[in-house]
Amino acid sequence: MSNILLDLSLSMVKKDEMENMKAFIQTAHRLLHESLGAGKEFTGWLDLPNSYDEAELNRIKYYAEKIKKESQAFVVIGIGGSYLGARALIEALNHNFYNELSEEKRKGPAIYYAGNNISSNYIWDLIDLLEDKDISINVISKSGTTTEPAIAFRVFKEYMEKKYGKRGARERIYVTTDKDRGALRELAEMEGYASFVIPDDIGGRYSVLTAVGLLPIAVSGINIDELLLGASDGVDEYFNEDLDDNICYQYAAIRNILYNKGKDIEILISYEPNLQYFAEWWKQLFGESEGKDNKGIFPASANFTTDLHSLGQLIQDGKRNLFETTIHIEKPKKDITIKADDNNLDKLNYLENKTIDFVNKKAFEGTVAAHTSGRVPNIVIKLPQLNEYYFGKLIYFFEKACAISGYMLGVNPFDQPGVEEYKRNMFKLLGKPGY
Ligand SMILES: O=P(O)(O)OC[C@H]1O[C@](O)(CO)[C@@H](O)[C@@H]1O
Repeated sequence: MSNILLDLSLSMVKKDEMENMKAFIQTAHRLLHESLGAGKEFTGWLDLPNSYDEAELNRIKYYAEKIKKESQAFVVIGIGGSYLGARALIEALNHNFYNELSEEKRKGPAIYYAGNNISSNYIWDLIDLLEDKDISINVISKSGTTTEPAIAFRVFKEYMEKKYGKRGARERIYVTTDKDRGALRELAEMEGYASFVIPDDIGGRYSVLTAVGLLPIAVSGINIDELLLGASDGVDEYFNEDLDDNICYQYAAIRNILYNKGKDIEILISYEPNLQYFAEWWKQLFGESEGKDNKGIFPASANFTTDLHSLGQLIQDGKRNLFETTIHIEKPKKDITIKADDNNLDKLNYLENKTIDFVNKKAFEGTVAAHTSGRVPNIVIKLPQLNEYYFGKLIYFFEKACAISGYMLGVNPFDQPGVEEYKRNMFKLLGKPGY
């Protein structure tokens, strides 16, 4: 049966180096599964796909349908883990030009994002774009106090109330936040907004398979049952503590081996442009989980072949402190056959009857060969197809690999104390009371 596969043949790591990681992997496995590790109170994501509350799932589907019916545009307000996972999957699993499609062709409203920056230009332009559209909004914040989404929501709440009146706005505002704490929870109760809960034991960057991600994802027409099925199969498949039989743990182990050899930048590569935000989600997951105590691999991303024409030189020939992890999609959703041309001025007739995906795959093979000859270790994660099932499983694969990798690195993979530093300075400069 087809499955996600991990190809380590070009990772430049020897078999015995992997063997030597077995004991560390088993320790990390126990820290995670027996709740013995740092941040153990934030491991609710581990079994979530297997224990999903059916009633909650049905509520998500119900409101997703309501939003679809009532809206031409849907605005997701959130930052970091409170929007990246949703955006990653909405873009990866839909049409490349989803928002530009006609309403008949699209399976849901156009989806826009706010509260992920503090640019007045951005908010202004978004409001301008939404002027003649019927909209609904989903404000997502676990703490309920993050500045960026809080400011955006203040603007959008006023906008909605002007456009639809207080009662009408109430019907179109959806809140995803903590069960009982925070300003957003208080507001949701006070205003009577439909609301969803981010479980206490799941941090922002691990929350894509909760209502945080599932509501916006379902609104875009993606099958969330298939997504959860993939993740749920991942729970079983990536449980085995024997390194030989667990590709998720192999990925965690090899990252640590490479890091200890001075490879402190990992570039996540894809040959599909609509995986750009999947890479953004992955960057937060690994960056916020591992980058602490003066340690951690810097997670970067590139889209090939596009970036081969900008970053390719550096990867091939620059400082040898990086490795690549490619997400390789075996079968495209659609393909195009290249035809012969009578004039052949572009000299492309040698590709007659080959498909564009065939060329993309040759570009991948050629690139991996070039970069490994330039001493860049390459890890390849192969997915049979770009669909809900495999991406659900891949999400879980990375979440778990990240937790295991963080424990092997000796950090708490579930906190993010460093992020507070810029906030404190900003609050002081803004004159926030108490700072
Ligand atoms: O959901 P919240 O509480 O608004 O947080 C959003 C993001 O901000 C951070 O807390 C960092 O400040 C991330 O960890 C999180 O994903």
